[in-house]
Amino acid sequence: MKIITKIINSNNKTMKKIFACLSILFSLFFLFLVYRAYVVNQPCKHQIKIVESASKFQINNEILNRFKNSLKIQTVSYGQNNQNFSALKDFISFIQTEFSDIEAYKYAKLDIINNYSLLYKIQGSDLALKPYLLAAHFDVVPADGQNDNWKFDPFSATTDEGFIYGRGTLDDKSSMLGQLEALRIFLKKNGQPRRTIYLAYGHDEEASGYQGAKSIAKFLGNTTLEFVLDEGTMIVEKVFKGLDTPLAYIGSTEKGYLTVKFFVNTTGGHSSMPNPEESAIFIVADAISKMKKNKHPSFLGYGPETTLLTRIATNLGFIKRVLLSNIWIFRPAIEFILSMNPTTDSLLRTTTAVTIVRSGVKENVLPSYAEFYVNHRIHSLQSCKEVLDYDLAVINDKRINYEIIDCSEPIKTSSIESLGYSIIEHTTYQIFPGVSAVPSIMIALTDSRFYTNLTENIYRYLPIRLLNEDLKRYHGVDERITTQGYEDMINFYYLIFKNTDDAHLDKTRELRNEL
Ligand SMILES: CCCCCCCC/C=C\CCCCCCCC(=O)NCC(=O)O
Ligand SMILES: [Zn+2]
Ligand SMILES: [Zn+2]
Repeated sequence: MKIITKIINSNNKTMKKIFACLSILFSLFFLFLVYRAYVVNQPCKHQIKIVESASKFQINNEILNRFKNSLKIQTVSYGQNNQNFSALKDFISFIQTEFSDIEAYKYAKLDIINNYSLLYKIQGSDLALKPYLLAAHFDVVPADGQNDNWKFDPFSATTDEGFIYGRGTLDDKSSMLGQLEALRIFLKKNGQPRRTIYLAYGHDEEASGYQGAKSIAKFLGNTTLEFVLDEGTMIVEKVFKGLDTPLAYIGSTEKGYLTVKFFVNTTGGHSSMPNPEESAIFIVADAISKMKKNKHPSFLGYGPETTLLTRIATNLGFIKRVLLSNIWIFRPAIEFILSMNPTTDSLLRTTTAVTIVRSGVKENVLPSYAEFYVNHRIHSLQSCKEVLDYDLAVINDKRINYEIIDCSEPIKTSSIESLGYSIIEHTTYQIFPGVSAVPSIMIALTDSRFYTNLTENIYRYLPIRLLNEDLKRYHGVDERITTQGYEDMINFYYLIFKNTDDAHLDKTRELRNEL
């Protein structure tokens, strides 16, 4: 500031000229950034549509109790082929009994795939229209080790102050039951649909889906689908400060997945004469510590998170809008800020989570073996191999061996110009007035990754409004849903059936133009 005042007050004309030029250049550059934020980066046509909200169906006790009863069946997946199979059987009987009227329609069919997964087909009357598929899963992650922290027993489906608590309330029995309730209402009201509907319910999504969704995809063979809608990102409020509009994040792409077991074998021995250099546990601890210090690189500015952030920018105040609309220049600052929040950080890079550590058998015996599991969610610009190579370079310890436990490459981005995306977005505006929809990144795995041969149009989206702090309830303590939230889900899926069925022939073009 002092230098600037000096230049202004000095008699040095050249200095003054240089200063004037620099000021003009700086102002022009600033205007250019503002132009990019307000003229180039307009809310896209997908974000500003105002539609009439739909009249809604109200939930009754029968529907609510059915949902709660589904939560009480402990369909827990502990790992691949390590599931509560008797609970899965009970769950299937429960569904068949509770929704027997759906199966009774002559144009409806239920197939049980690979003993435990379910595939409903509601044959449409117009064979020229491509079928579409809604997916969900009915296995859940365990709540073992968390029970004491839960407000209520995780399998009691207790209602408290408008919330239903329980494993599966968000992930993912609400989708499955919500879709079936909606289908029942749809068929009663509208009769046979024009367009064929598939409802695919996997029984092992939480254990990678190799037995369930993969078998369903095989069963569907070379069927071509118009679109797939599976569980996914949702409507979240206030993901970061200043983002006051609730945004509906419609997952149009999905990160990859890699689990690696790292292990070490040493000699072990008596704990009274430990050699820290040869301790299996210290070796593993060092490797874990190196991984903590060396996160995978950020791809901000190069991957789908850039489009997402640029779209989000149009919902922000002046400074943040200018910053996020110009990631190319403010990249380091934006990266620094987004890296501080685990949700936003997960969009920028491949994440690293150490999920299992095992070693030791007795307190006075030095173990000769130690292992740890690392679970990565792979950024769409990386591959399983690149991620593993990075890990090995970071660990840089020949004593540590590895085994790949599971790998799934990132899934390519689906178009937002498709009929499926338009319908999901339009229906969101009907059920959740006031939200703005943005195509987003699903940071976790879904069964839909097995359906990539059936369609290019795959969307991962859970039609529910959540607060940012609710996200930790996924796989965590006190997973819950509001009664209102469940009612919204049923209404959303009902309108998906209705809108997709109405979007035929000329109507399809009309809906596309409208949006
Ligand atoms: C700039 C802000 C963008 C915010 C993006 C949306 C926030 C959504 C955050 C979390 C979504 C978590 C969804 C969890 C779905 C669970 C699916 C699952 O458990 N699959 C199995 C697995 O991945 O292991
Ligand atoms: Zn899930
Ligand atoms: Zn899950």
